[in-house]
Amino acid sequence: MAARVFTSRLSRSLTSSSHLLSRGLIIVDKQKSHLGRIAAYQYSTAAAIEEPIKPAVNVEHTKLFINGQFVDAASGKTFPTLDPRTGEVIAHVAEGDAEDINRAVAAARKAFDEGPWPKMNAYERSKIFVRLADLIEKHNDQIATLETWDTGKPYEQAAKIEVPMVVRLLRYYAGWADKIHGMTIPADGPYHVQTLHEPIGVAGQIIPWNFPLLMFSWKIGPALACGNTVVLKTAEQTPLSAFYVAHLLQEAGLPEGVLNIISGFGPTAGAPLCSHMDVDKLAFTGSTDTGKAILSLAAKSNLKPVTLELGGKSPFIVCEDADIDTAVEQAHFALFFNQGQCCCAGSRTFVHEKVYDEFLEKAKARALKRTVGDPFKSGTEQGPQIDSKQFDKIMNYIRSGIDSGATLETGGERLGERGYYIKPTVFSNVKDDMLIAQDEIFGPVQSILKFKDVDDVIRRANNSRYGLAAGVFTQNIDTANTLTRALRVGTVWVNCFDTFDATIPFGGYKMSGHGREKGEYSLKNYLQVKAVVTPLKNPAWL
Ligand SMILES: NC(=O)c1ccc[n+]([C@@H]2O[C@H](COP(=O)([O-])OP(=O)(O)OC[C@H]3O[C@@H](n4cnc5c(N)ncnc54)[C@H](O)[C@@H]3O)[C@@H](O)[C@H]2O)c1
Repeated sequence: MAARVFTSRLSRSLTSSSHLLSRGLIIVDKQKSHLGRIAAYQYSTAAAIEEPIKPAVNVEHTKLFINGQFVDAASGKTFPTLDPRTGEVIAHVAEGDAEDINRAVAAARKAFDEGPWPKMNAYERSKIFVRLADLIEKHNDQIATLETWDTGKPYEQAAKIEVPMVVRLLRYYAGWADKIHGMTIPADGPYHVQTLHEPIGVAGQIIPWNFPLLMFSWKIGPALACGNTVVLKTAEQTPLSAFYVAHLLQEAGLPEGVLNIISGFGPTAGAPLCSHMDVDKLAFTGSTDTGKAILSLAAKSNLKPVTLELGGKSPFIVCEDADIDTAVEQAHFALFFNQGQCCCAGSRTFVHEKVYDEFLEKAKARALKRTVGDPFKSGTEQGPQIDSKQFDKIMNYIRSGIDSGATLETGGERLGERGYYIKPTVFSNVKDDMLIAQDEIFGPVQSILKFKDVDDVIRRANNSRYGLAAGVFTQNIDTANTLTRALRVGTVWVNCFDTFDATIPFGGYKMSGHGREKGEYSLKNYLQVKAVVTPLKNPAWL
């Protein structure tokens, strides 16, 4: 249900929104590049972003949240969080480091070992989750405003889709809290054998900046429902929404120390959390390189188990019998949603040779219609990229695409003069060995590749170090069945994309990660299984 709502709301917003062309904010002129590779209409460089809209919220929570209190960093240091629309400072937040991690882990340890959380009735825990979900729902607009301000994502997306998904997810895990239990096992011999499903202990969680509060809920939901306590580190780019939610935790009745939130940087706050001997489990979402570093820190310290949700280069496969208009719209959504900053972005658009030309024309036209601008403005589909580092990385990949001989159909440049806006970019004639077809660009850059038949596309789609997700567009059930089983990825969306729901497991094959988040599968990440064996005296049965 929620999944359908997610997709249909987004598709509606994508298809119904007014766009820059119709509002006369851009001038379109037909030009050929001097390299002869820019083959289409382009946004004019005269396009400009208007004065930023002032967000209707005050930033009130900027301190670390440890043991139920907002506190300064032990060092007293702060760092700025920036508005991606302008690069200007929104607020200065506490910069946590190893000492703050120690304080937070000690609080979480105490709340686990001595405190009420794992000892509390599961039903009581679930009621706290429900209250927290209700409070987040009540504060939906303030949270969405902070999220948009900090990330640059469209406000309508944050307010109508992401924060409601956070609420749905917490309610989903509230439902799980009192349904976690072990088994009775008929072993050989006169024994009563049972398993206890126990919380692991203190969970360290590290989240990225692309979906700050949604990733927060994916992490804390299963950990807390299973009775663990948590120290969570937010991404340095986006600390604000989690701190806002921290001030709701007490009102929801969460005991102190159960959830601690630290803002700070990877090497100085994230790494000490990963190495901490009193942290029993880690969960991370972010880049594959950082995932490797985290796994190694876990191995070098206390061998804590690690769940990893990493990068992707997801194939989006359009077969010759696909409904082309739907496929074009969904392929556009699959790549450009959230400024292209999605781990599962459909970033390799494979199109059957018989429908390639039609698809390409329509994909280009759709990209040209995309509304790019202030994320607080109603109807905006695309805001700025998160920061200058990501902006530069994406522009380098665009240059690499051009240099390696792909055809730049549209976009390829910055939009406006400040902030981190990039014109929706489409490349055709992309070959498998080009960097833009291999690396995670994490930006609004669609790469379109041509394929011959199903065997060809299976081989090429699987020829990636990643294996997070795939989209398959066909009207033939046999083709769909062949592809869904052959693709080595954690999620296959058939004739849809980015259909998320609290109940659907999500995670990667290969270098896209370990373990699954959401759904029943996510609970396994946060439970130990203990076997208890007791001899039976004169049992009536075994
Ligand atoms: N899979 C995803 O959802 C996702 C999300 C964000 C970024 N990315 C990818 O990562 C690329 C780089 O973005 P990034 O630099 O923000 O990602 P990153 O992996 O460096 O950062 C993600 C999180 O890890 C933390 N971190 C960084 N180094 C750490 C360390 N040594 N120990 C512990 N924690 C550490 C960061 O502080 C942040 O909270 C992007 O271009 C994109 O390709 C993927």
